[in-house]
Amino acid sequence: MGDDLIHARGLAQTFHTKRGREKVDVQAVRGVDIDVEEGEIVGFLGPNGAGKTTTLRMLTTLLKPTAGTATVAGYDVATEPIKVRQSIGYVSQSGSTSGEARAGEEIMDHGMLYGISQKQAEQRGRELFEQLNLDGMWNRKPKTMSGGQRRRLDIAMGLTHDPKLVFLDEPTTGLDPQARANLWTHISDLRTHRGSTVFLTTHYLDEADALSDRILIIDDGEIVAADTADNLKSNVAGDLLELELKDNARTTTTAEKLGSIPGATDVEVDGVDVRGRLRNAGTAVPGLLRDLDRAGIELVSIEVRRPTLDDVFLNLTGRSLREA
Ligand SMILES: Nc1ncnc2c1ncn2[C@@H]1O[C@H](COP(=O)(O)OP(=O)(O)OP(=O)(O)O)[C@@H](O)[C@H]1O
Repeated sequence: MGDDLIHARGLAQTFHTKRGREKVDVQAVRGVDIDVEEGEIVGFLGPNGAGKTTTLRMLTTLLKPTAGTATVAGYDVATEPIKVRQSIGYVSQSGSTSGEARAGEEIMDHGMLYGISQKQAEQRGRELFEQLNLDGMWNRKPKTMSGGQRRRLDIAMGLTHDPKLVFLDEPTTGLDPQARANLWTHISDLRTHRGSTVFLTTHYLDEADALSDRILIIDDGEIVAADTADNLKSNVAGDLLELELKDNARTTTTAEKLGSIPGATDVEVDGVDVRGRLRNAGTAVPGLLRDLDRAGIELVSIEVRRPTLDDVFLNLTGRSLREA
């Protein structure tokens, strides 16, 4: 697709490394296809060691693919790495601020490194400070800032040269919940105010869910799903229904009634609880409740839970992302 800002086909990375004395090949990324359109926020989700950073390093030209092709911002990562680098912003896990220089100076140096004038760099930098809620921080040293402020400074730096596309590698790792939620707002605002296209890696389910227009799930070097969070959830999992009964003598009958609803799966009895998955609990539950009432089955509680991305991951891989 001509307008894709990222277009990768069969992108792969095999590391030749040693385990003790033995030589081993680690297939960190096993031929992935990635498409990202202008203006999208795409979350690249996967457990530790799944291949997120390696993929990001290939897309940002820091690591040469061992197989496959990719264009980023219209340029080939293998043959036009300099053009790729000029068109993107990259905020690594460790950040890029030194801690000693003043924040504003770092921003201006970074802009000038990308060939923009000092005046322009300062103008863009100050604008970004305002957008990222870093007012009054221009002359501060990064080492005196909070974790959240420093991450926002890293992001400001990645955006100083006004790239078409910005890569964020685990942007909120190490931040407390409040600073994380705050950064999410800033990342969404960047898209709203600047039209930035964002490709971010994360191993937080809630982060991918809250931020991304589309989610790519990578597991063991392979992309196992690529869709909106809503589609992923409704395709794979189905709502989870949990009924708590007053009398466990009636659990079998309840389970049968639940299981006879079209599309019901994974029905199980656990003590006084009966659980199952339903494609669309909202429309099926009223009928079920009437049916149970007619049969004289009394409920203590009823809970309907929308599927989470963890359910999606579990369905795709058989493992929970929380545990993985
Ligand atoms: N330079 C290297 N040499 C050998 N193996 C490597 C190298 N870099 C990464 N790997 C291996 O490749 C696999 C993918 O690693 P990668 O860092 O891309 O995963 P990740 O999804 O980013 O994980 P995390 O969330 O922990 O950052 C892992 O098994 C890792 O050990």
